[in-house]
Amino acid sequence: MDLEEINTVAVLGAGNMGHGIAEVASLAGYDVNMRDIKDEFVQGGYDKIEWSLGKLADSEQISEDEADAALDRVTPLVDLEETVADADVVIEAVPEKMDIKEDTWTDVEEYAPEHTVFTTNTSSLSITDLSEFTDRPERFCGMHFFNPPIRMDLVEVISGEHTDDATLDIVEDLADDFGKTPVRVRKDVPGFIVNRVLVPLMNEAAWLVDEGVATIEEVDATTKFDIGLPMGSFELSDYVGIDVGYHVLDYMHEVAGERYEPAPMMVEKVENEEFGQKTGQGFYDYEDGDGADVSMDDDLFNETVKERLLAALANEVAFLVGDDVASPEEIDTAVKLGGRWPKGPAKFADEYGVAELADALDEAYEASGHPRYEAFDYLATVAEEGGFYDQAEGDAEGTPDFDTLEISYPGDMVGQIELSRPQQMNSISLELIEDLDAAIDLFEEDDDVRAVLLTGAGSKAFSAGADFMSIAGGGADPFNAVELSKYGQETFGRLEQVEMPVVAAIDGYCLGGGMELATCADIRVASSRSEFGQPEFNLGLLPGWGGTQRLQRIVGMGRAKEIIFTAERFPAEEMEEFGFVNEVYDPDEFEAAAVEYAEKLAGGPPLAQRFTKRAMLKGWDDSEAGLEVESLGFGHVVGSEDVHEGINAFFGDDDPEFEGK
Ligand SMILES: C/C=C/C(=O)SCCNC(=O)CCNC(=O)[C@H](O)C(C)(C)COP(=O)(O)OP(=O)(O)OC[C@H]1O[C@@H](n2cnc3c(N)ncnc32)[C@H](O)[C@@H]1OP(=O)(O)O
Repeated sequence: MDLEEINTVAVLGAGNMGHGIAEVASLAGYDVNMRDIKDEFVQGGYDKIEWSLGKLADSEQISEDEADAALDRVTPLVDLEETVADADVVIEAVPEKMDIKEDTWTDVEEYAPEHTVFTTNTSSLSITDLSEFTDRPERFCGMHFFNPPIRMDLVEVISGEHTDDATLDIVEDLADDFGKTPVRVRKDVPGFIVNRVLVPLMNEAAWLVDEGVATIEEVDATTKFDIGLPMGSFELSDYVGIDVGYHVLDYMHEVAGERYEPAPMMVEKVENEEFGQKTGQGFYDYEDGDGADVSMDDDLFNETVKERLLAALANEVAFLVGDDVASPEEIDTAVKLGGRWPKGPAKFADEYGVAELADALDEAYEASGHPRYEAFDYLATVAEEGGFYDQAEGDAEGTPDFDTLEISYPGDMVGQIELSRPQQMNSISLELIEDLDAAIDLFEEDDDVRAVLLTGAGSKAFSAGADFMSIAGGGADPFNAVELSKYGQETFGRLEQVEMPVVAAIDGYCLGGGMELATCADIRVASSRSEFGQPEFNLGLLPGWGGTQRLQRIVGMGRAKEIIFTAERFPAEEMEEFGFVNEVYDPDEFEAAAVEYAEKLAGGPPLAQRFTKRAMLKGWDDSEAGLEVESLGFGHVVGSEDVHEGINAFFGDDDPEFEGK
């Protein structure tokens, strides 16, 4: 079957996952039959889809017409036969109980057409076992979405023992067409990829407390502010639901052995029905206490905790890679998208040192004898090779791989830097500034790049400013903060100094440090749905990446103070009136228009551009000096081939082709 042959998708279950998957499929243009066992259930799911589409339209992510059309494509049903009778693909998202799934699949098999591909959205049951409830196990695979499907980009596409490659290919194509990132899980291992990594992490955290190595407070401060994960380990458990993590762990324990024995404190929480946020009590108290208020105090950071947690991650990654379930890149992509991590577990392990982590694991095994510390065989190989990644890697063209940026060449002589942390609204971490520094070097050294286009990944944000984790990291140490501020000021300032034009193309939020970055571009274009602001005062901070100086030079002191002191958000049109934005485009034409703008500047005269940038920058501080650079520049270019070309083209009524000579 080809993607073009898929028209109707049946989604079984209209609960949290089911209605979310149905919404994603209908937004991608598919007819969706959404089914639940009772009218009220399916209607509840339908109402939630309507509400969510309305929110997307309100925030201009889709138009009202698109929202109406997507809702029209969803048919709520109770009758199973009617639901699957014309389905090309079935996505089953019924409760995670083997007997319910068995009954569902037995019925689906009876009513679905011969050609239909079957998928299940399970997080903890065996794909192979489920596939055997049907007569077509070779055309059955896992399609694991993350909650909420509309916001989470990852879909794990899981092979059962009987699944054929054509089925995995078509389901990946479908996930891709849904606008998601599919990651193939080549074997039906418990936990697949994301849970296989996250659940042992949460379990190890609990063991560390049970065994008296550290307190919950220490473990979470270390996880969140020393390692740099988005949540503390216990905070994560409470957020996911301790029962949910336990359920996956219990299955791993049953299938994969004693190394996955749940920690006693986890068992106790489940027995007491203290499941976390949803019950008001978990590892933290959400009813009478402050909830998960993780401290940034670096006195709480504990090196043993850090090492053991990273060692647990490295060991699971080694298992997945060694058993050919997925590659380090695939694992990192999955966990970054599914866990909203800033980088993947293989990268974290490499940065710490896999050999050190392997040693730490061996020592812990020797000391405690607990099977969870037993290293998988492949970990030793990785340690010997120096890590999961080849340290000198880059892509085929030799372009370095950045974790936080994407480099591309979208138009003639245009080099694009895309801030690429869409899960975190492209917020700016220390690592992103380092990558930006290196990306600017790359383009400066590349004679084929004559204009830089700066964008943010996804359609929500150019950048929501400084990454809160970077501000909070290191226990919010003042000396580190001064360094971070200076490094940002200097690196963003390099965009003013590079000798070619820089266009910032802003689609979505452009806030705080994101706006300070855009301020350093020569030209700013924006989509009409973009919003700008310096919200630092709301946080008790001040703009620390040049905002107190550079903004006023563009919009004037009065407007700059208005933007900074009110900390409000300003729409693109207003920022155009302020003189901050040069052009505002409709979102549909924005991307092409931004590339076209950059291409136009890339075709300009490089020598004249270089001296003009230099003179204008110099003149900001000192106009006499600026005028001096201007006249020297004028003298420099006047005899150049570019001027010759420009004048000839003028008389020949032609377009000049400048070469920077
Ligand atoms: C020297 C420089 C200093 C500064 O720049 S200070 C920072 C100034 N910036 C801000 O104060 C903006 C903070 N962000 C926001 O106000 C909101 O976000 C937005 C208005 C941009 C978007 O709101 P919504 O559409 O409701 O999305 P969401 O759920 O708030 O965010 C989606 C995910 O993005 C993460 N995120 C947003 N901003 C940041 C940030 N600045 N640093 C790190 N993460 C950020 C969130 O936490 C969340 O993540 P999850 O989905 O995992 O919960």
